[in-house]
Formats: sequence, C-alpha cells, structure tokens
Amino acid sequence: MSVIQVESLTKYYKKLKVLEGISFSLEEGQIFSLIGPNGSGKTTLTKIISGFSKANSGKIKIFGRSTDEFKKIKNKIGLVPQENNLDQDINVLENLIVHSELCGLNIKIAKERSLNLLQKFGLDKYKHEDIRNLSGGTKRKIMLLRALLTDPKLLILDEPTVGLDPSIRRQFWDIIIGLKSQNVSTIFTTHYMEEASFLADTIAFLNKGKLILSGNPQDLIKNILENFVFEIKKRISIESYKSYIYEDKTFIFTSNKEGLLSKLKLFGIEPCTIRETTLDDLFLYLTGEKV
Ligand SMILES: Nc1ncnc2c1ncn2[C@@H]1O[C@H](COP(=O)(O)OP(=O)(O)OP(=O)(O)O)[C@@H](O)[C@H]1O
Repeated sequence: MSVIQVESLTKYYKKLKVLEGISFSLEEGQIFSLIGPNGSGKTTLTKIISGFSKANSGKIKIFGRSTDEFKKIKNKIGLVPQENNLDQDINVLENLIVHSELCGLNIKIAKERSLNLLQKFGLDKYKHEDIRNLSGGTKRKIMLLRALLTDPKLLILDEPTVGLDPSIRRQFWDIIIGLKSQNVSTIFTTHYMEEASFLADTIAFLNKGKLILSGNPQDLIKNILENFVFEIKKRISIESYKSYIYEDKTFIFTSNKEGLLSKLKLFGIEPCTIRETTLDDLFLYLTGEKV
C-alpha cells in the first residue's frame, strides 16, 4: 500500500490557481523530494497533505485514509513546517512534553521519549534552555525531534534545512537516512538540488503549481538530456542540439564532446566550460527558471 497517494489535486486561493493536476505516490520507506522555485506551490502541497489546508478538487490518501479520516492517523505523521512554531516562552523540554500531550501521550511516556530523543540527537544540554536563546539550526533540530515524538511512519518536512550551514544540513540528512533504514517514509520540499538528489529516491519538479517531471534522480537527466553541457558566453542556437539560454549564456547538451567542439569551431565559437549535466541544468532546460 502506498503511504501517500495524490491524484489530480488542484488548489485555488480565491481566483489564483496555485496547484493544478498534481498526482504522485510515495511508497513505504521511500524518500520523495518536491523541488521548485519560490511560489511554485510546495508549502501549499505539504499543508494539504498534512491536513492543514483543503484542495479544491482531487483525491488524497495517506496510509489508505482519505482527508476526513486524518485524525485517526495523525500520530503516524510527523510534520516540520517551514516557519518556527515552537513556543518561545517555555523551554525545550516543556515544548516537547506539551506537544506529546497534545498528541495523546501520557506525561510520563512523553517525558521519557523527549529525554531519549534529546540524548540521541546530542541536544540534551539544551533541555532547560528557552527557545528564544537557541540558534536557528538548533531550533530546526528541536522541531524535527518534536515531529518524531509519536514515532511516526511518515515525515512531512517543509524546507527543513533552509538557511542552515552545511554541517548542520548534513546532520539532518543523516537523521533522515537513519529513519529510512527504519522504514519511515519522508516527503520534503527544498530549494537545494544537491539535497534532493542526495536524499531522495524520487524527485518531483514543481513549477508554477504543476508537477512537470518526476523520477529517480539518476534517471531524470539521462532520460531527457545528454550527459555533457557546453557553456558559451553568448546567445546562440545550433540546430539539432538541445540547449537553453540563461543570463546571456547558452548551454548546449551533447554526448559527443568532440563532435560539438568541431561544429562550434566552424562558427569560430569556443565554449568557456565543458562539464557534466546536472539536475539544475535539467530544471532550467524545462522551465527557463532557476530553482
Ligand atoms: N494563504 C494564502 N493566500 C493567498 N495566496 C497564497 C496563500 N499561501 C500561498 N499563496 C500563494 O500561493 C502560491 C504558492 O505559494 P507556496 O507558499 O505554496 O509556494 P512555495 O513553493 O512553498 O514557495 P516558497 O519556496 O517561497 O516557500 C504563491 O503565489 C503564494 O503567494
């Protein structure tokens, strides 16, 4: 059974269509990444999946349950929203215990679980610290830890590592990979292509509310583009080659470097860089936009 099944989901804010015909599924123990530029609809989609917003049309099932039954499965879902919604006026341990109680855990178990997780994440020293005294990275870790209190089988993370420095981002990645090994499924949004391709079994490109492409990160490029890209410092077009133009540079794809080099020579053009094609190239090729 799929953990998440989304079919033809459409969402409007008043007259503004922000999601259109979104369909995908997430299988048990898999990691799924939604990647797209600002305003592409990532947060809206995670809010609908986590039951905080309603779609105008389409179907969504989580663990086989439809949205009106979400209450029955809410403890199987761990959510980390984009904005910090920890209670600033109480300390870390109190935040965790209050959340656990809201999820229906008794206080003794709540305290035990909170202390265990703080220890496991190396955050024990912060347990009596007020939230407002913590760094951005530590707050994000506490939010992730809070999402794990009910031992969820599905994690929904909205830009979990945005603005964090690379070493803390790496710690997040390790936690998500560790949870995958326990068969926890994760869906996360990100702006970072390297994060998506490192973590995800499936990457989905979201642009202007539409899911334009999805697949395994290794297959996505080779199914659509050649494996090398030439960067040329002006706008040109060469017939029969796939290419895109971005900021007055032309990017041409090829699997035959020598062939393209000699073709360019005929026109007196020298590439400034020749490199392997990346997922960022693929997104730009498909949308004309940077993630
Ligand atoms: N509550 C709301 N009311 C009206 N419009 C909204 C609301 N929330 C989001 N939008 C609009 O919906 C579109 C999608 O926004 P959303 O936050 O889902 O995108 P996003 O991909 O998560 O962006 P970001 O990467 O900046 O977080 C945007 O045009 C946004 O302005």
